[in-house]
Amino acid sequence: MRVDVVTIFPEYLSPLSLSLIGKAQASGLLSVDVHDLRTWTSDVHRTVDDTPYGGGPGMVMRPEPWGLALDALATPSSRLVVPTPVGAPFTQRTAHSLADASHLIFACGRYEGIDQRVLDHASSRLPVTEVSLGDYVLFGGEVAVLVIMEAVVRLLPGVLGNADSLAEESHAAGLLEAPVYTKPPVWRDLAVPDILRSGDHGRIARWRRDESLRRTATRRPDMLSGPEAPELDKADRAV
Ligand SMILES: OB(O)c1ccc2cc[nH]c2c1
Repeated sequence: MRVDVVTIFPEYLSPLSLSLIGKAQASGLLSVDVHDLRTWTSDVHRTVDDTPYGGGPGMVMRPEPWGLALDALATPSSRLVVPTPVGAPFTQRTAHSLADASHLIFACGRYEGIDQRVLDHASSRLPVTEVSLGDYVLFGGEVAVLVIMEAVVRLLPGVLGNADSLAEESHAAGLLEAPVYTKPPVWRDLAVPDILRSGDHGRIARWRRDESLRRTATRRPDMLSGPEAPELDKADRAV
């Protein structure tokens, strides 16, 4: 997978070279290039923003630099991803969709946002996905790109040492995962559930499924009724 990130704060994206994402780059599974939007300005002040038409507070990102940046980076197989408070919720399903792409371009907005014509024009040339991380507002898109990149890159084949963990984790099957435990068997008078030390893998799997259903019903009942709701069998419905 090839990734290009366009931002006015390239240093914000330096964590992409750390840990698993850094290893994915080193192993050739991923290439990441971060670009300063000001590369595509031509005035002496390298201006990327201007006052909003219609008045109002703050500044808006000018379309010209963005247009030239996307002209330079987009290919027929590119997908443009734009973190924004007005985007669709970013979910595990979104992460899987983006993980199937061969080339992602991330546009990091700042100020009051990017001139709408940039997104409109881009939509005539490539798929544009506007995503929101949640019902809150950041200073810009850079931190959101770090989150999205972690969620996407860990899904790429070969990145996680044990791909089995992807199947059991929260949101993988539309449920929150069951609680996890390790040694010691008793810690501060708190014991690991006996079932997990029984060696009976069938009953352990049932216990984990039950705990997962209980946890989801308690903390995220919306997940049991929404579009991503999991298929429940007779044993599930007895929980
Ligand atoms: O909350 B966000 O994901 C986000 C994304 C982009 C911009 C641009 C200005 N504020 C922003 C907030």
